[in-house]
Amino acid sequence: MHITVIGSGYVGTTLSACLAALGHEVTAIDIDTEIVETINRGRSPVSEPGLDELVATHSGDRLRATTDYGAVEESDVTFLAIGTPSYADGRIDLGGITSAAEALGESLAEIDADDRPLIAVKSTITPPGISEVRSALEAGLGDGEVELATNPEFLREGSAVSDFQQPDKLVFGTDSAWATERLQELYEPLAADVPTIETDPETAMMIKYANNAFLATKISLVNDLGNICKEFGLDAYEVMDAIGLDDRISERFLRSGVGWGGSCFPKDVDALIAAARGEKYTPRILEAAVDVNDRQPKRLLDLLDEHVDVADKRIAVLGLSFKPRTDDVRNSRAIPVITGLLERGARVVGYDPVATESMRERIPEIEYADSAAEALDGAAGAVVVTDWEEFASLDSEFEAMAEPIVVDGRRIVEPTDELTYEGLTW
Ligand SMILES: NC(=O)c1ccc[n+]([C@@H]2O[C@H](COP(=O)([O-])OP(=O)(O)OC[C@H]3O[C@@H](n4cnc5c(N)ncnc54)[C@H](O)[C@@H]3O)[C@@H](O)[C@H]2O)c1
Ligand SMILES: O=c1ccn([C@@H]2O[C@H](COP(=O)(O)OP(=O)(O)O[C@H]3O[C@H](CO)[C@@H](O)[C@H](O)[C@H]3O)[C@@H](O)[C@H]2O)c(=O)[nH]1
Repeated sequence: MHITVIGSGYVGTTLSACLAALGHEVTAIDIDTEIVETINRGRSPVSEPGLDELVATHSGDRLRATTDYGAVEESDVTFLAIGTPSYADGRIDLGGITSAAEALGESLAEIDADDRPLIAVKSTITPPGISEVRSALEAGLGDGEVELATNPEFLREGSAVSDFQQPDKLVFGTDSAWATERLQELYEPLAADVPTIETDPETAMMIKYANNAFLATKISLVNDLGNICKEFGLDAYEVMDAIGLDDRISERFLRSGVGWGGSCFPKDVDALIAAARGEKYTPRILEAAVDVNDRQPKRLLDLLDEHVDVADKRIAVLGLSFKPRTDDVRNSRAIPVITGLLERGARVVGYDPVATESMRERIPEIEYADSAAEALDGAAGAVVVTDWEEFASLDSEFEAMAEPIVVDGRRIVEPTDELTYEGLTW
């Protein structure tokens, strides 16, 4: 099939490269010329394991990139994979996706009605937001019709390619058998053993929000229980390993610590809360999940305060990305941790294997080290914010600290007799 993907960020590039790998002819569209040039040079514009290789294999062959919306002329399915951030009050900001939808509509107006592609929203948008995207599409189109489906994405950053290639489920939100059949044909090489949910566009997006809200709330519950364990002098990980054996609970997403960040959980939970409040419903458990999550970075800093007065001291922050194997720092827990340390007067030095430049753009005023050893050298304390594998094998690096005090927010460091080691929930 001929596919266009509008928006070539984490989701769009993964989608484009993986669909090309499935044998489709893919055109990736982005307004950012640097992104377009990067893809056409055979490189991924985002850091994701395996994505560079996929883009390199298919770029110039079944994958090309452009800024020109005219590329939709050839297309059987056109995806919208534009960012959907939230406003300060949590409401979803549909500005990016509606302006892309309007521009798309204008390009579709040039195509005969019978030849128009199916438009599928990959971005995460609240069910009430779907009609706004549809209206923008129709405003661009003027007269005529085009079908808008939703096809939410469940990949995780850091394992985007393998998640896309081996999904737990596929969700098709359509208003017609024609649209469902197009999506079935598109995913046919993937879908053999994958449960597929065929529903309406709004329910499909509610599945996406419920999925993220459930997982974020699960982690917040684990953090709440973990904080209680810590107060009792118990190890939350021992407790969670045991409850994870109950298959009604499952062993996954039971890691307590400094909380959930990233470009999805925070904004999606906020957007769902705001949309629910818009309907005069107050989702109390989701509000509590956000509240617990907001407190974890402060608990980490409070634990550090128990060991060292950080004012004027060099403090190392190990890990800047919101999770390992990505350079994404959006809503990383490192941000409130660094801000809290700066408020306490600390001299902060940050280190991350790949996310340093992204964090430097966001917080330029701190020092950045090229290695964990350099960050720890002379430090009066260290906090661990991201569970990068390399932090599990730090050992002699801690010896260079002025005071070997480590507060671990991710249970990744191996404690030794030489270290003053504090786990956040153990
Ligand atoms: N990141 C994830 O892990 C993930 C997973 C599932 C779903 N989602 C959802 O997918 C959507 C995209 O997320 P992302 O992380 O890929 O965002 P992103 O910010 O990484 O990428 C968005 C891209 O869209 C481009 N863009 C913006 N306006 C445009 C326009 N008018 N025309 C063409 N391109 C335009 C930007 O330049 C950018 O490259 C969001 O709704 C998000 O919630 C994200
Ligand atoms: O037991 C756990 C698991 C995760 N996290 C944290 O939770 C956040 C999110 O992690 P993860 O879900 O692995 O990554 P994301 O890329 O944010 O993926 C989530 O958000 C995506 C965007 O909507 C969805 O597609 C995915 O299904 C959903 O898992 C990170 O800060 C993790 O450190 C924990 O604190 N404890």
